[in-house]
Amino acid sequence: MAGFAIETVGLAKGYGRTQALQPTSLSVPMGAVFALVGHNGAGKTTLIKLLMNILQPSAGSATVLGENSTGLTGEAFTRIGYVSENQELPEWMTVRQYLDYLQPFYPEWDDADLVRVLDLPLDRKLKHLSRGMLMKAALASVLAFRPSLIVLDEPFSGLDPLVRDELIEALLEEVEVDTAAERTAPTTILISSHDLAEIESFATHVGYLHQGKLVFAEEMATLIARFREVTVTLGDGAASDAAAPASWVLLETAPSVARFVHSQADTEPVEEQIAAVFPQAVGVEMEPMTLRTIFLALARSGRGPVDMAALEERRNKRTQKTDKSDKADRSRA
Ligand SMILES: Nc1ncnc2c1ncn2[C@@H]1O[C@H](COP(=O)(O)OP(=O)(O)OP(=O)(O)O)[C@@H](O)[C@H]1O
Repeated sequence: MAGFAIETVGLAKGYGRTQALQPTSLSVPMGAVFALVGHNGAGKTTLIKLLMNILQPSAGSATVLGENSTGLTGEAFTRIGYVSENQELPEWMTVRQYLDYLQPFYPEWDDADLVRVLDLPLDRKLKHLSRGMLMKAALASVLAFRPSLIVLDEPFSGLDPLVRDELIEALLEEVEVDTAAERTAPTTILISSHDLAEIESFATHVGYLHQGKLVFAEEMATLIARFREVTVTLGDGAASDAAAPASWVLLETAPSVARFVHSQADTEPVEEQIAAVFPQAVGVEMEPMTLRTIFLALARSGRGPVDMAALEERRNKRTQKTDKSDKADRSRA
C-alpha cells in the first residue's frame, strides 16, 4: 500500500539552549525497515520520543499511522509496538505472567511461535533475565500483537552477536509474514542503532542524524549504489586545470595516483569526468563501499564527526599502497 507510516514536517525539539533536534522533515514509507543512525547525542532518541508522544515538540509536527503524534493515546498503541533500551518492565513478573498480562489488551495476540523462536525462559522473573534475554522478552511482547508499526530504540546495544541475529530474525519474520499474507498495511519498522554493519544487512532505508540535523534519508540500495571508492592510475601526460565535480569527495592526488569517493556514481558520467580532470589517466578502479565506509567518508568530508582510529588505519593502508606503486613506478623508469 502506498503512503507513509511516519511523516514529520519541521519537527524540532530544544532543551534550553540545546537544540536536540533541528527542524526535521522525514517520510517513512509503509513497509519500510527504516534505520536511524548517528553518533551519541545525534538526536535519535529525541526524535523517537517525539514520535511516540513521550516528548512534546518545540516546533513542527509529526503524523504516525495517520494520527498527529501529540494525540496518540492507548488505542493507537495497540497498533504501535515500542521498545526502548531503558524500558521499565514489571520485573517482579515471570516472562509468562508478563505476556499473559498484556494479552487481553490486544485482539490479535499470538506469542506461541515467538516464545519458541526466541527461546524465552517462561518461568523466570524479568528481574533475573540477562540484558539480551530482557530485550528478547520486550521484543516478543510487541511482535505478539502484530503491530502495524514497530519502533525500536537501540535494541542491539550491548548484545552478543548471537542474540542480535535472533532479534533480527524475529523482526524479519514479521515483515516476511506480512509480505506473504499481502496485508494491506504491511508492518513498518523504525530502528535506531549505532551498529552500521548490522543495519546494512537488513534495513531498506537509512536516515543519518548528526548533531540534531538530518543529513540525509534515503533508500539503502540507492545510497550503496551512488557511492564508489575510485582509484585513478596516472600516466606521464600533462595534468588538466579542470575543477573536480562537486560530487567528488576527499580527492587526494599523488604523482602516480589519484583517489576520491564518488557520491553520485550511479547517475553521473564518471569516466567522462575522470577524462576531463585527469587526461593523463591510464587506469580507473571503482570499488563499492559499505555503509560504514560511506559514513566515514561523509565524516571526513566535514559532514559529520571523524572516527580517528579508522581514519588512521585507512591512512596507513593507503601509504603502504602508494609506497608500493611509487616503487613499482621507479623500477619501471
Ligand atoms: N532531558 C534532556 N535535557 C537536556 N538535554 C537533553 C535531554 N535529553 C537529551 N538531551 C540532549 O539532546 C541531544 C540529543 O540527545 P539524544 O538522546 O536524542 O541523542 P541520541 O542520538 O539518542 O544519543 P545516544 O546514541 O547516545 O542514545 C544531546 O545533546 C543530549 O545531551
